[in-house]
Amino acid sequence: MPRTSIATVCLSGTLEDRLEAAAAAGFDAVEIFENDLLASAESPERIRARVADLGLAIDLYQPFRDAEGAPPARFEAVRRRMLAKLDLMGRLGADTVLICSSVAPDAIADDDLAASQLRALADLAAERGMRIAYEALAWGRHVSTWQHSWEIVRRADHPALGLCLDSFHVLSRTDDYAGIAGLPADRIFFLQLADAPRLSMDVLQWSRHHRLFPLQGGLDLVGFTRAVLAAGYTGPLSLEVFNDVFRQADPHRTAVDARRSLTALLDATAGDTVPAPELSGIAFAELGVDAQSGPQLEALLGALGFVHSGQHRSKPVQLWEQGDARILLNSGAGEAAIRAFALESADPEQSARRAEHLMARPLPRQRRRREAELTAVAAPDGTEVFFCRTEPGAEQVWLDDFLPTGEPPRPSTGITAIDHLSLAQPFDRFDEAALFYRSVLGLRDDEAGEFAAPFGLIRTLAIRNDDRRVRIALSVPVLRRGDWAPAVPHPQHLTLATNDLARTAGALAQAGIELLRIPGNYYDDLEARTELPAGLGDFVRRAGAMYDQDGHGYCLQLFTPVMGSRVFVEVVQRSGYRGYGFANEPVRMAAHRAQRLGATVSA
Ligand SMILES: O=C(O)c1ccc(O)c(O)c1
Ligand SMILES: [Mg+2]
Repeated sequence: MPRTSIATVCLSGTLEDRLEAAAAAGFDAVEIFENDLLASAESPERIRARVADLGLAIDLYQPFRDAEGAPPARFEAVRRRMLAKLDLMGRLGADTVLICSSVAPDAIADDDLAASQLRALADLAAERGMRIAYEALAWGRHVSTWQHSWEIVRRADHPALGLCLDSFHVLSRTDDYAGIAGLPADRIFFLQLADAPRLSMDVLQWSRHHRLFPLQGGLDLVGFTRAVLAAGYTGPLSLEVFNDVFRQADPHRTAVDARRSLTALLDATAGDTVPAPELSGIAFAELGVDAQSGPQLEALLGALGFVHSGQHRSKPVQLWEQGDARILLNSGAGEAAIRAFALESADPEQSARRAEHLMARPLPRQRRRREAELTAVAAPDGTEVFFCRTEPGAEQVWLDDFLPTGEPPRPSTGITAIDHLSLAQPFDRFDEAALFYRSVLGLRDDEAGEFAAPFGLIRTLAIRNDDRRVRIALSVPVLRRGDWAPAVPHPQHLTLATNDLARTAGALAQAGIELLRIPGNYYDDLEARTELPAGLGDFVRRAGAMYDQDGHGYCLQLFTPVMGSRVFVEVVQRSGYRGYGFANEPVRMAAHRAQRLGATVSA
């Protein structure tokens, strides 16, 4: 692994908090952002000592603004400021300072003037054994491209003056970065990495509020990093992310997320060091249940045709099965909706190694004799992710941990498998969760959406494996909920696949299971905007189902009310359809809300 570094500006808290978090996540170094230093109560000497104690180094001090192209009368003040900062760096033990391209209104557009001024500043740095990295801000007044910053560094021709390349400034403006691979390696002093979603907005606002860690956004970080490494750059890979959410999140978690992104980026750039084995399905989902949701879920699963086929040897966990759908109800771990799930892996051990390589927290297993050793890691939201092989004859068969109950089979109601899991994420952990599931499990992005729920905007991202047998839909409130929103958590849900939704609906009705009531307004609109397949219109309304279509087909969905406080079940019949029903989510969420309040819904 090359040397890794993170800018203090990526993290939240006091400077001390940020340094500790960076060290704990395994970074080699930090960039000290000037504002974070100014706000610190500690002297530069104490900060330097703390950095050393933590096993870190300060690889960059930044930013130094509005230096080059200054009118000669102002340049004397620039020199004076630089001398003060070089002294400060001496006290901090930092040897590289970043000058970002000037945004000063009085800056002069003259490359020779800029080069000669930077050369003069580089002399001051060199006298102290220090150096200057010059960065083109995408919104610089006269210098805003990497090519232009290189032209000035080239003209200045000073050994203590080189480039700082920042992926955001380069990629936000251009796809023309291939030429970076041809730069002389000893002229690239520093590399800053940041991704961002593709937004069309003012580039300064975009940069200051929406940057993300590599592979969390839509910029070509892989191509860019390859180009810089191809130039022969061997300095630190440093993350510099300005992000409103990260600024108020737990810095320890953000630092781990950051480190994971660098590992994933290097794997993507140079080839996976620990490839993800093929996944072939969801082996089981485990729901945490309490005194209220337990009986409700048992009644639901029974009505759906599941059989309570096993009881765990050592834990209060029931196994319910139908077709390839396996659900565990765990009454010993508190109510936590979907507390765990297991994926069928071609090589569970290797899946776990991959997860640990990407800094997933391994879960200690309390295993009794004769129980299968399941490898498991914790996802960022605490969900336990197991890797297993369910096929009979496999070495470790987790199903053997369950003693058969002898309960006789029930007639199928059409349920065949778990279709997907919908995991609600804490509002400040969405990008982390997306990168975690995507990189650890080797899944790809499928469908993303954003819609208005009753108490705020919800963002969703579905990810899947190649053959769609593993699908996970993440959702998150875009902002932290306000005081006005009810104190109930954003629910998670489990979606079961049926090959005959009418039959499944009939079985539920016969068992007297209450379904989510969908308002008549929904069906009026559905019929107005959609040519429903013959016979379906009446059925959808009568059954209380929802309908969606995409370029591949259509789907029918049924929803239960929220059980306990956090979980509900969806049943879906896919007829070629590849989506996740996101279009129905606003109405579905409002219906759940109404049902929780006990409101009447007009049919
Ligand atoms: O937003 C800024 O001003 C700013 C400052 C320093 C950087 O390295 C940068 O990429 C942006
Ligand atoms: Mg930068």
